[in-house]
Amino acid sequence: MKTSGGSDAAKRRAGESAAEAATDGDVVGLGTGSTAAHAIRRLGDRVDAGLDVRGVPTSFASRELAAEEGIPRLDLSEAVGPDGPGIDIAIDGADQVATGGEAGDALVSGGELIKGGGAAHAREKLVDAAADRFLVVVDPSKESPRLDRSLPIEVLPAGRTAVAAAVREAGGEPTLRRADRKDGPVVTDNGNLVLDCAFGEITDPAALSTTLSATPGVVEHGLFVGLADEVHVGTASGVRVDEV
Ligand SMILES: O=C(CO)[C@H](O)[C@H](O)COP(=O)(O)O
Repeated sequence: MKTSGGSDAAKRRAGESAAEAATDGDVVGLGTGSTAAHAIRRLGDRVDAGLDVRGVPTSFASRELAAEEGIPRLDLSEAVGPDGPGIDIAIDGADQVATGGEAGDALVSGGELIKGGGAAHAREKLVDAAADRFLVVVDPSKESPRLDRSLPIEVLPAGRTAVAAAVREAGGEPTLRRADRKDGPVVTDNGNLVLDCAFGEITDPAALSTTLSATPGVVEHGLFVGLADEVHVGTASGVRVDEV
């Protein structure tokens, strides 16, 4: 599992704290990234100890880890729908979490996220949005009063240049994400490409989310607005849990 910056001990505390929220019978959305991986490992330990849960992976990587950990798995299409059990909680990391405050003329209320550092945000959004409770797990390096990190957008390969033009029109500067260990672009689990888009400070995440979602060729963008219920922040000495 790929890791980003931030202290691994703090990520572990956050992930393990959220994993404690699962109870017998729960269907649990399994996020992607190094912090969510700590939650999956802790859930695996709890399954070994007798906890009865099923996991809904959000990526190839989280599926593999859940399998290694012996966590029974369910596809999203089986979990959600008229005959499905639904998803009780989802546990997922983030690249940036808005803590709230004024941003330009708008007020960022807090709990808005930028996700997609691992290019898994399309499935992550499906799972996180479907869950009754969405628990975000981060270390303090991810917290910021406002969202100003580069925003990942998954695009249909044929729509890459059209979406790039729309992003520029919306005030962003897109860069095609390239793979570290192969010549060429990152290809998502869904066979698409990723544009990392620098918007500077995102003063109105809800409005930008609506604009991007309405852009042809956009499969999914990494702004998660109004989805998080709790943010578990691992610190040097413990965990802080903020209700959103
Ligand atoms: O959105 C994600 C993957 O698409 C990850 O949750 C996000 O990149 C955070 O990863 P990490 O916990 O390794 O910092």
